[in-house]
Amino acid sequence: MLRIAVPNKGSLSEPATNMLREAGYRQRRDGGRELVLPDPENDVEFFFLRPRDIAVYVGAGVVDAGITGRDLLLDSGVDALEHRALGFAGSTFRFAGPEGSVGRLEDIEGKRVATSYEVLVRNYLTERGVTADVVRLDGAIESTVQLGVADLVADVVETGSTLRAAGLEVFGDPILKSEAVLIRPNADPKPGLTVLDRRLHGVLVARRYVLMDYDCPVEKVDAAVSITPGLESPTVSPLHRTGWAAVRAMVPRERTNAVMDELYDVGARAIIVTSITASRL
Ligand SMILES: Nc1ncnc2c1ncn2[C@@H]1O[C@H](COP(=O)(O)OP(=O)(O)OP(=O)(O)O)[C@@H](O)[C@H]1O
Ligand SMILES: O=P(O)(O)OC[C@H]1O[C@H](OP(=O)(O)OP(=O)(O)O)[C@H](O)[C@@H]1O
Ligand SMILES: [Mg+2]
Repeated sequence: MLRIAVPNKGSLSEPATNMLREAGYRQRRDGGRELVLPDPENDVEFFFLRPRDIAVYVGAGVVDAGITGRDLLLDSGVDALEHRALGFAGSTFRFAGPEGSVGRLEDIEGKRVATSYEVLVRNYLTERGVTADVVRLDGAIESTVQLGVADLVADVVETGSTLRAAGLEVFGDPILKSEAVLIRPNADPKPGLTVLDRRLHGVLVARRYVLMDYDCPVEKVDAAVSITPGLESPTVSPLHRTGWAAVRAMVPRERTNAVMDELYDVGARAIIVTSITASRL
């Protein structure tokens, strides 16, 4: 039985649950309060835990896998491994200060930096030889400058609207690019992890690709196939009409319309796009 830790609240919780459900696992219903959820059919057991604690449980080896944020994993300082990036809850982790007054990394020297990610910020500054006074708080970090408990902040930025509302702007390079990740203990993976990982990868592929079908004059197939090389190689089958072929290939979802334009230009017709519900590569 594979033991899997899942975030029980916050930005990671709902998308993690949705992804596991898409991967065919039993999950809590909306608003469900279960702390532990057995899924005997799939030989797994889910533990709903605080997002920040998940790396700690995984690092200690008391669960065999977990879903958390890359930023939370690194901030935990725990010896757990990122096994696969999961493509949701994307954010950057950045320094920000009062609009107009911010500059370079060196300007942080001697300043008070508020953050919920103390380890991450300390390590980053230490590696760059900058000494600062790190003020650790649980949340609402953007308010700390106005309230006078810090000069700068280091926080999660998604749209940037929270920073703007607080009169702050980012500066310097991003400290980190984060997203949800599947993590595992730093030891030989449990056998069941392969199935979990393959299923999650299947969901990622189904989300990232569409299936494209089109008809194409035989002499244009090479040109068309170079536009839609697929993952391994596209399927090309003869059409009843002589001189024409049918082609089927996976295409990155975000390129759907650009690819259809290019195909049409080389002579492809009857171009049809279908969503992928599930996949196993
Ligand atoms: N807009 C966002 N705000 C906060 N965290 C985000 C956001 N977008 C993505 N994340 C990611 O979600 C994780 C933080 O989850 P966590 O549940 O601790 O915080 P939260 O979403 O702010 O929840 P809370 O309501 O407890 O403050 C991090 O990995 C972070 O990078
Ligand atoms: O760039 P944005 O799209 O504005 O999102 C980023 C903000 O969202 C999160 O705060 P949250 O609402 O979780 O409150 P918290 O700081 O109390 O955790 C995060 O800590 C930032 O403050
Ligand atoms: Mg928050």
